[in-house]
Amino acid sequence: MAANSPEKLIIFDTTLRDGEQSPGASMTKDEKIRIAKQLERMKVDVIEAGFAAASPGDFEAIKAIAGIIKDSTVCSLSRANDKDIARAAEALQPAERKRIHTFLATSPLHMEKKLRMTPDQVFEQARLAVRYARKFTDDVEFSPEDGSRSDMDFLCRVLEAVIAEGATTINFADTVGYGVPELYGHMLKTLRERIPNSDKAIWSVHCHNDLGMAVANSLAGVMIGGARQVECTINGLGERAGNTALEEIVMAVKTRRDYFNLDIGIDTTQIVPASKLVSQITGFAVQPNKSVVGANAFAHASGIHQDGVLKARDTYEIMRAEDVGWSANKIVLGKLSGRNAFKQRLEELGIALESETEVNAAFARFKELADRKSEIFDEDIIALVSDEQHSHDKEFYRFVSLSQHSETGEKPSASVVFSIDGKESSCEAEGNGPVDAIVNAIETKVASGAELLLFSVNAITTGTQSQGEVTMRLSKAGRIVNGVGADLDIVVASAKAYLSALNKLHSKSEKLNPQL
Ligand SMILES: CC(=O)SCCNC(=O)CCNC(=O)[C@H](O)C(C)(C)COP(=O)(O)OP(=O)(O)OC[C@H]1O[C@@H](n2cnc3c(N)ncnc32)[C@H](O)[C@@H]1OP(=O)(O)O
Ligand SMILES: CC(C)C(=O)C(=O)O
Repeated sequence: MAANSPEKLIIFDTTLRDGEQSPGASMTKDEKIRIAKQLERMKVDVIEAGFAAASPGDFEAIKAIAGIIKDSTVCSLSRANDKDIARAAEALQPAERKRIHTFLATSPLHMEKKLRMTPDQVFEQARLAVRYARKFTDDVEFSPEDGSRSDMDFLCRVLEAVIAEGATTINFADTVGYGVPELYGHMLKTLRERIPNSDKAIWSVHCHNDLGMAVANSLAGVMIGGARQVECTINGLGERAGNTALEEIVMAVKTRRDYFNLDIGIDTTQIVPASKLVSQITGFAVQPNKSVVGANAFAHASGIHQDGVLKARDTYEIMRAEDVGWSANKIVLGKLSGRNAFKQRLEELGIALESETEVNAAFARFKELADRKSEIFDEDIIALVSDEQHSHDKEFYRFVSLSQHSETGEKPSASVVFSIDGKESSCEAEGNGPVDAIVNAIETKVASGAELLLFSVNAITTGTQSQGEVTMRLSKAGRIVNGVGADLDIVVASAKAYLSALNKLHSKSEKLNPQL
């Protein structure tokens, strides 16, 4: 390679694994597949699809993703034991390119208090795990969990041994977000300098955001430490305060190529669609002032800035909104728009509907909405397409209609019509508020016994004509699910969200109410 020619920075997305570890962000198999397809469209190098040994559902999701994704490597996490590794290998079996990612904690605290193992036992188990994983694939990643709080001599010993066993990627984990950029970067540099076979592996960073430094730590790991893989998630989703945000890493390295001098394979125009999809599926709203993907990231409110931008955009913009997937909104969609304009917008948003029938159904819903709302924004389209895709998931409960009455000084009441396994049913109840009345009405029929953990309403666009997107998070018997519903009427959106969550809790083998 010519001197100074840029090296590649591998983007390893773990939205479907570490992202899913955010309390309340659990995803169904179909939701994971939709996100995985979007990640592939965005050209991420590695998709960590889940933790195969965690549950049969996660196993099935990884297997399905492994069978569908062709252009990215598909990865499963596994503990450092034969059972987890074999399960990961089995789930990844259909993948064209597969990676097993095994990990074991190396910090004194984790070894003694959590694993209850001696350093020598950890050393041996890490080696054996990598040796076993290599039987299934030649792409094996090892992470010393809580690496940034580990003893350097011990880390050198373990990492040299796992590289000798065939680990091809070493992921220096800042598991609890304890790192400080300069220190973290130098720890990585020291490891690479001290470990004799360090050049046989690609070095990676995986940083958590407990102190808000995940992106800074990751970039220090790249620049000071020489890491050539960054582990990250869409919108920075992840355990506790989250992970390194993919969109921030990618745009920092691209925008400041003069400094980083690294190549990235990401199609950045797919970033905003990915962000919206993940937010919509998990119910985790993106804050307006979030870098790159927040609604205000390219908005200018003050006169001097507006004047500058009108004269030359780069006075106040270091990136172009179109380059990260904010649409330039050339064509305004409304009730007079035709199928071609609608299809073109779907394409721009990175939404690939599988068949012409699906496009037609989505188009019909678009026309219905356009009759009620003068201008249809991208967010409306994402919401209606996502509703459309949900309706293909064989809904057991399906919203039909409702009427609701609220008057000052009176208890709100609601009657709801919805179908249960195709049979229409109506119910009514009172509540402490309109949404409470609706939930009570539905519960008179379903009797799910689920606990409502979260109820949130987001205006999808601006103004009083905006559709409301409601997320309801329900918990039952240890399972937590999110239901999302969108409508111009937020009470209807709430009923749809509640039924969508009930659908996720429902399964044929384990009915919510065996009487139904
Ligand atoms: C830093 C991270 O993000 S790591 C990934 C975290 N993600 C998850 O934990 C999500 C998926 N996890 C799960 O579904 C479950 O925890 C399972 C299926 C993996 C294990 O479930 P259980 O067998 O019931 O064990 P439980 O979760 O209670 O405890 C974890 C066990 O794994 C051990 N363990 C923890 N890390 C590792 C590791 N890397 N390698 C081997 N064993 C490990 C613990 O010491 C504990 O062992 P013990 O039961 O002998 O005390
Ligand atoms: C499994 C590892 C990489 C992890 O998620 C962490 O340490 O945070």
